[in-house]
Amino acid sequence: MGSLRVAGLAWAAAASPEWGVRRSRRCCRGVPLARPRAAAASLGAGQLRVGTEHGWLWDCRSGGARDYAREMEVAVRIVQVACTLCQRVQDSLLRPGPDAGGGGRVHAKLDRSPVTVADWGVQATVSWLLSSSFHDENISIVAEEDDETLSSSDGATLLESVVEAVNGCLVEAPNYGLRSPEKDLGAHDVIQAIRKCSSTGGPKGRFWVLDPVDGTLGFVRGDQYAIALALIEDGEVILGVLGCPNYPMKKEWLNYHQKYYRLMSKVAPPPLGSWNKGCVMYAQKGCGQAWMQPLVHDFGKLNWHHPREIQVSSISDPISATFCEPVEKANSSHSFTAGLAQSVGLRNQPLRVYSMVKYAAIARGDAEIFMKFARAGYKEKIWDHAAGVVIIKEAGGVVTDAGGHPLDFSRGVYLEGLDRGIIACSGALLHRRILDAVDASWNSSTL
Ligand SMILES: Nc1ncnc2c1ncn2[C@@H]1O[C@H](COP(=O)(O)OS(=O)(=O)O)[C@@H](OP(=O)(O)O)[C@H]1O
Ligand SMILES: [Mg+2]
Ligand SMILES: [Mg+2]
Ligand SMILES: [Mg+2]
Repeated sequence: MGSLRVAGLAWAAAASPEWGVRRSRRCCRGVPLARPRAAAASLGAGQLRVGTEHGWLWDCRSGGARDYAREMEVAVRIVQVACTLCQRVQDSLLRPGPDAGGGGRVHAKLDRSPVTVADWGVQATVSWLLSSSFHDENISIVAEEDDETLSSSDGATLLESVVEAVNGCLVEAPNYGLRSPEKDLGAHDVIQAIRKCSSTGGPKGRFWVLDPVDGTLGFVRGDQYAIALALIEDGEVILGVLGCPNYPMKKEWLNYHQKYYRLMSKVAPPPLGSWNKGCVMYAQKGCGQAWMQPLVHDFGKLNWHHPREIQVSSISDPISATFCEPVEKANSSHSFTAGLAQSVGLRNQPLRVYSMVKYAAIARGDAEIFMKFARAGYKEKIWDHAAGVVIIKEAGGVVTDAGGHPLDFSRGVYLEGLDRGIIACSGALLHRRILDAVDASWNSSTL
């Protein structure tokens, strides 16, 4: 918990541009409609159960950009639903009690990384909702989790907890304009939904990419995590949606979040929905805009929560710039990035934040640089980056590997051919300086 609090406080103290100020860097092309319109018009009759009263529609009007309105709508709604599942499981993890059950425990995978009911629960929920929303049993999904532990002989209790979390979440899907199952899913249905996410990606065709809980370590520590859903077509990330349940619309509100968790054992939790402590960001390739909406617990109320356009920071002077990086040294070399920071002239303390919330932070201008340099031999997975990359790019930023090449999502589950590390910046100038600094110091590094 220590590092998260330090990271969060440092974060909250950093300067941020005022919300609502639209910078004139680019003209306005994609438009989230401020007022609802008939959902059925673009979603196709029968695709969603509810119509206008839940109608909030994505509409990227960029010339030449294909219309992915239906996919975007469904993806945003699904991520909103998935966020509620995570919030409940996180609360039960942090408030272990007699009613916490199997949901209140953290499990270890073979590589000793943590996994919880939320990771499996979100994967099953998203898988089921994607199939049902698109009427496609064979929808192609690449995702992080598998069903091995749940299907094992001693996984029955855990599976029960996952099934309960999934049903508790799916029953609320109609609040988000999505279908819920006619009757509760059984253990077999949940296993099938998880198993369905075993596509392996590749250069051709369309598939969804899901990290059900990114930053599971942050999740179990009551800190930042993200639900990341992206759509890839012929190797290109087309849509990205990032649910960030503990990342408030305004970064100043992070302080409140921390206070709540500090006092958690003493105070009753706020009822779900009463507290806008999270947000969902989304973007479509080629639209030239990215958007953020609050986490909601009834999509019908979204028409009074207008989505906000997000943009990267306009800071290009390293003296004022802030970089973020993974919390865990095991995931990215802190000493290497410290050396880079010094040589580029970055003076602010790094913001160490769990999960793809780092991408979210760059996209909305809370920080300027994100760097990740994993140890030699570690292969980055597409679900850890796809959604974040398209959101940063459409918000005006730059994301490449350390050789300046775009990340390649066309070669299966891994970002094959990644040169050294990942660098995301708010602008080309800072990006160039970091790339040059990497080149200058790489040979003497121990990575
Ligand atoms: N050894 C190693 N090196 C680099 N990256 C690794 C490594 N092991 C795991 N992972 C992946 O990192 C994901 C979490 O990244 P974060 O940026 O959140 O890291 S940190 O927890 O803040 O340190 C994490 O995603 P989740 O498993 O979804 O949490 C992993 O996919
Ligand atoms: Mg991840
Ligand atoms: Mg994950
Ligand atoms: Mg994991």
